Amino acid sequence: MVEVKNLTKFYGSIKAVDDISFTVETGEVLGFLGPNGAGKSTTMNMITGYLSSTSGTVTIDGCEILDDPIHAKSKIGYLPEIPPLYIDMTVKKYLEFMFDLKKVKLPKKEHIDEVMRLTKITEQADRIIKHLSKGYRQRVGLAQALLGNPPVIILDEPTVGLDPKQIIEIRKLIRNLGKKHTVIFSSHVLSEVSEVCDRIVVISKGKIVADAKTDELSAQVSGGEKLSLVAEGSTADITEAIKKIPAVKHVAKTGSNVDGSGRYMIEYETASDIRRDVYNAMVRIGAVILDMQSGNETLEDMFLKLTSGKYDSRKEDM
Ligand SMILES: Nc1ncnc2c1ncn2[C@@H]1O[C@H](COP(=O)(O)OP(=O)(O)OP(=O)(O)O)[C@@H](O)[C@H]1O
Repeated sequence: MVEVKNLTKFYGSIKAVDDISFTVETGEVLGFLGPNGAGKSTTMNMITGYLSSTSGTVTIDGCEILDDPIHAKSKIGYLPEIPPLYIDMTVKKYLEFMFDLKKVKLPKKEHIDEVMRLTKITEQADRIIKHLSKGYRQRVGLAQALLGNPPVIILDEPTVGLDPKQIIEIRKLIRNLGKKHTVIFSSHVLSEVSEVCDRIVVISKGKIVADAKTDELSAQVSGGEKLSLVAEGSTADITEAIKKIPAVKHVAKTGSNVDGSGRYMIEYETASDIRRDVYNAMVRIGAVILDMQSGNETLEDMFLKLTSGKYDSRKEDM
């Protein structure tokens, strides 16, 4: 449905987006995650045709955005980071104005009523936009994006600046949108992307550093399971013995305790359980296990790892 291919953008000599590619399937809710300045807004603006790319292409439903902008844009509803509102208009007048501007070919009154109902702003219809709270303004921006029932909805950081209650409501709304639309939604908040989206693309310094289904991202980034071990004995003997266990991919001593025991982090293949092997190996060499805990990295750990610039999961795949 949305295909981004080798997209690059330079602002003068600054490379804001660096050769990124990904596709979004029909009905998918894709989270575009990255820290401030990663290139999210620049990418969103190129996908929606508001900004031309330096190179690369964006295709919406088979239609290239720069070749046939009118047709391609008619398939997109866009809520930019700063919603394009005319704040002296009432909500209804603004939506009527946008309806005409977008040349929507649906019954005007019914459609605007439906969009206001969906975004829960019916009761604000006759209020002037500048008198609304930020949360309600965001909903009006969202209502504007939904005019014409576009199959693709693109939302650039729609929850920034909202209070926790408003954030929960906007997230709920986005999840509902995913039932009928393909949604691309950018954020720098990992927890909200993992809560709302089917798939996450992580961008850092203009490059994609991960692209995976939300529940598979953990395995893709860590590349396996982790076991932490505290044991008493010779470091060389312990690491040697652990390395011999077939499912073990990596073992490292991470520190020493005051009682003389050592802390080790063991990385091993997903879907194996090495605890018994570790126990037997330690018994064989006469080392004593004081503590053993399995634990994967949290999504927060991964996000930091991915965006620190030291890791590129896609490079490792190649
Ligand atoms: N018009 C511009 N001219 C020059 N540099 C720009 C321009 N717009 C963005 N940049 C730079 O491009 C890079 C990416 O910016 P972009 O706004 O796309 O990131 P972002 O991920 O959306 O960040 P944020 O979450 O802070 O909005 C940044 O280094 C930014 O300073």
